Amino acid sequence: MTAGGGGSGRPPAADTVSAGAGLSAASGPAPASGLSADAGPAADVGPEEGFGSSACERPRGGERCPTPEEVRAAEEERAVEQALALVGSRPPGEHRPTGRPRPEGWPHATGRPRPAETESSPPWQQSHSSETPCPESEPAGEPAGEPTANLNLSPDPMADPMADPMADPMADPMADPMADPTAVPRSSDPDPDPDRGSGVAPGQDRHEHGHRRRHGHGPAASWPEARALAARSGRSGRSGQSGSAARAIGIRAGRLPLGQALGHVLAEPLVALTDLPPFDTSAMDGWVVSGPGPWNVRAVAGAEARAGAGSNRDLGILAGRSTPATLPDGDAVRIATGARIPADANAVIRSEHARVDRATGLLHAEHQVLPGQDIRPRGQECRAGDRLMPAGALVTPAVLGLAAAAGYDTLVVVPRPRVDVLVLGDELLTGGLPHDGLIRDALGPMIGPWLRALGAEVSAPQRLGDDAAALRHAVTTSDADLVITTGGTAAGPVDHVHPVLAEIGAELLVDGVAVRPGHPMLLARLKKDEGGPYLVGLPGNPLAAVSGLLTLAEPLLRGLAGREPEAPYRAAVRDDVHGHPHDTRLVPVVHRAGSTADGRSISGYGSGGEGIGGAGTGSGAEYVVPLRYNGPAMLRGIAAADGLAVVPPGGVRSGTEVEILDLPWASAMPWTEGCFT
Ligand SMILES: Nc1nc2c(c(=O)[nH]1)N[C@H]1C(S)=C(S)[C@@H](COP(=O)(O)OP(=O)(O)OC[C@H]3O[C@@H](n4cnc5c(N)ncnc54)[C@H](O)[C@@H]3O)O[C@H]1N2
Ligand code: MOO
Repeated sequence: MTAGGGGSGRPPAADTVSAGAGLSAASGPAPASGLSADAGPAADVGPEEGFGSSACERPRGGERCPTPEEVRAAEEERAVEQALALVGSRPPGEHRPTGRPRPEGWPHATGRPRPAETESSPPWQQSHSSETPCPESEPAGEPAGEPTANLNLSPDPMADPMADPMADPMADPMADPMADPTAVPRSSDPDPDPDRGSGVAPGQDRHEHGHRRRHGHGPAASWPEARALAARSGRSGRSGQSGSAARAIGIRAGRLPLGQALGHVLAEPLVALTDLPPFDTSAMDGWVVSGPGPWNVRAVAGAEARAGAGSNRDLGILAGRSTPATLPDGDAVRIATGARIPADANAVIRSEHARVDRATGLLHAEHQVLPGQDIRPRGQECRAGDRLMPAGALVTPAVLGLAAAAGYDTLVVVPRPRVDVLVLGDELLTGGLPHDGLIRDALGPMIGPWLRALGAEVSAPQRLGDDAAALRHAVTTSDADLVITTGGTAAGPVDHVHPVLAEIGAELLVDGVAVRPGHPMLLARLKKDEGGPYLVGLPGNPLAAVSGLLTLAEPLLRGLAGREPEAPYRAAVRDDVHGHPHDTRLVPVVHRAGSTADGRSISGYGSGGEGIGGAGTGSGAEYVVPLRYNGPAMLRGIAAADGLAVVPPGGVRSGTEVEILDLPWASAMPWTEGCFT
């Protein structure tokens, strides 16, 4: 990069010119508005206020105290309501956005769903009376995971272990029959393996049990291994080495005008092309003075003319206009915010801090004048040649602004990875109500936008039914960087993904992951020994597909796009969470601030995290609430969630910190309209 502005030869600029200038620039309504945002109308819904154990010490006539189960159920409903409000179902004033600490670094999704701009009405307004009853209408104790779980009829082997402890307040949340060493695997368990049921204590790491044979395919990778492998594949795809791998993404880095660069990733560091500010600048409207006062007021040549014909107003030095070369000692000139400071000037006096004596024509300061006050010196923010952002940073609106300020017209960026989505399944309808064994395709409308939120360029979903030839044709003719399939990953009679991959000689990099839901997910390289393209096979069950997206597609896309991995962050879970005996579980959660329902405080963040107001202090600490409706075929929990908790094999006790996966809405949704479509 060349430095357009050139160095000034001056010593490096001070961070602040004067206490007054620094303070006044930084002060303003921020603290007050920050406080009021936090103490919004929903501030009274925290457990300590509305549902704490002390909330019912003096019950009103006839009223009884809520049972602990009712307290917990009510609080969860509030958590869900707040989550719904965050995704746009409630007026903004009805919830308290609970910002949470983020790991250092940037770019970074905030994990806070924002009101999504969507043309269709939100799902909770489209519900049909035949749906599962709303939580509000459920009798206490009704199952909340897979609705059939308590009937013992569910053919879904994970129905019981996946059920959230909050589903049944009477149940011992940790009483997982599969964790009992003596338990006999149920006949419906598709994965009866000898090492199952070895009695894993909550929180005990069981990833080592991930390498097991699943039905029909190879050993499942552990969840962390699978993610790491997907990330590595993405990075190697980006820097593809040979032959047609030249199409790999890193090699296609190109230059885009600023107006088209949003959402791409910087292929080169952003290096300042100029000093910022590029010249000494007035930070205030007022007077620029030279030497000690009082000062002779000078008019700027030509300034009266600019004020309009016949005007005798002196506008002084204006932003973007010419500036007198020097200001003689003892003189003062009017100056506007952003105008260039003449050489030899000492300070700017705000207009409200000075007065002109009409009799003498002299300018008097009403406060002490400090040298350099209210002057932003050249290079205060950066010098030409300074590295402002690293390669690999996401181009956000703020980065666009910074790039423009620093002199850029174009940016060299890594293009977004291109993704084709193939939706498999003869049973899928694209409109209307389910009938005759047919169901609505929930993944076609969801996967594309989700991938766009992850920074991909996505084509319209192709619905292929259960047709092996169509699948083979679509996969072999795709020119995308990544093909995503949904459904057909298991070993049923019409599950064609594995057979087609074998036929075309693809290389299976991940064949099953020890994670629930989603364990049949897979990652393949379509051309062996080359840097891509890749295929991620998502299981057909909708939450299992989300699990595959976040486990395999997200790290792969991040690598392909040249973005750095996100620093993992952890939060404490409010409740005990069931674990699978061998596999990691991903559980939809919402973030909450405050203490637990029974008034205990739980630690907010562990290493690397800073709880708001102090972790573990009760009020102000933040934790996550596991949501119900988290069965593999359900989207109801994830739709209200703002993250997914990574629950290690064996489960965790209340207050344990677990890794949280962000949902990508917060960073990506605002751009979706203009940039990702
Ligand atoms: N014998 C075994 N059977 C199954 C196992 C197993 O281990 N052994 N694993 C189960 C798990 S877990 C999952 S997940 C599924 C994965 O199956 P597929 O990826 O082959 O998906 P499909 O069979 O095509 O569909 C599964 C389920 O999801 C529904 N589905 C599919 N696509 C969509 C869509 N676009 N929108 C909404 N719903 C969709 C489909 O109708 C099925 O109900 O395999 C289990 N079986
Ligand atoms: O239950 Mo399956 O784990 O992938 O959805």
